Amino acid sequence: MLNTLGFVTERKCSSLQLAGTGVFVVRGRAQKGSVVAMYPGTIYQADEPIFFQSIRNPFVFRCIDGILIDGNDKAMSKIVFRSCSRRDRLGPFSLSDSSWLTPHPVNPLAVGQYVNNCSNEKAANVCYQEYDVPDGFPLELRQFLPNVKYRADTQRPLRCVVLVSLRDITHGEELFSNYYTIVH
Ligand SMILES: C[S@@+](CC[C@H](N)C(=O)[O-])C[C@H]1O[C@@H](n2cnc3c(N)ncnc32)[C@H](O)[C@@H]1O
Repeated sequence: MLNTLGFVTERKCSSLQLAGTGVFVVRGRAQKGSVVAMYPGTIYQADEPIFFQSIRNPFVFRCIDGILIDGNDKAMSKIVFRSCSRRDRLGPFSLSDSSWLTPHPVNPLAVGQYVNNCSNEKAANVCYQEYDVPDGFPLELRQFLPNVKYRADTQRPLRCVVLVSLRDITHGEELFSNYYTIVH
């Protein structure tokens, strides 16, 4: 990650009291405008059922158009993601990565669900960018995407959300987003 992107991120205890785990740049420097994380999870269209998975689940991200991403790596959310991921294969190709459900994701960017919310003391240094994976996205790279559709037969493209640095972020700094804003 250091050689390719110029920085390394890691999940560890947040610099904010009682905020649990956060995501830090631990080596190098993420330059302004870099993709520093991806928001993993199961993608639910606005009309798809998420009620039971959403109970006491702080990891549900709501896109501007109502699409939901369940980034919880535990309990029922984890079972649903694994099940959908195993379902969606194309011959030898896996179309998604489920290693983000473990402490050691194959794609080290897939930790965006652990980024904490900004506060008066800690301004946001990353923002969310939503995008739809285009049809021409290389098949052999899909195995690194940490998102999967809840329903296989939805005609919509796969939604992904990345976190982009709003300024240079150096090693030792925690990432903070604003849970209530989205950049289009
Ligand atoms: C999406 S999770 C982020 C990961 C979380 N810190 C954890 O350890 O699982 C959102 C939850 O993190 C905590 N959190 C996020 N930002 C916070 C903040 N600024 N102050 C206190 N708690 C925060 C809240 O419990 C919130 O429901």
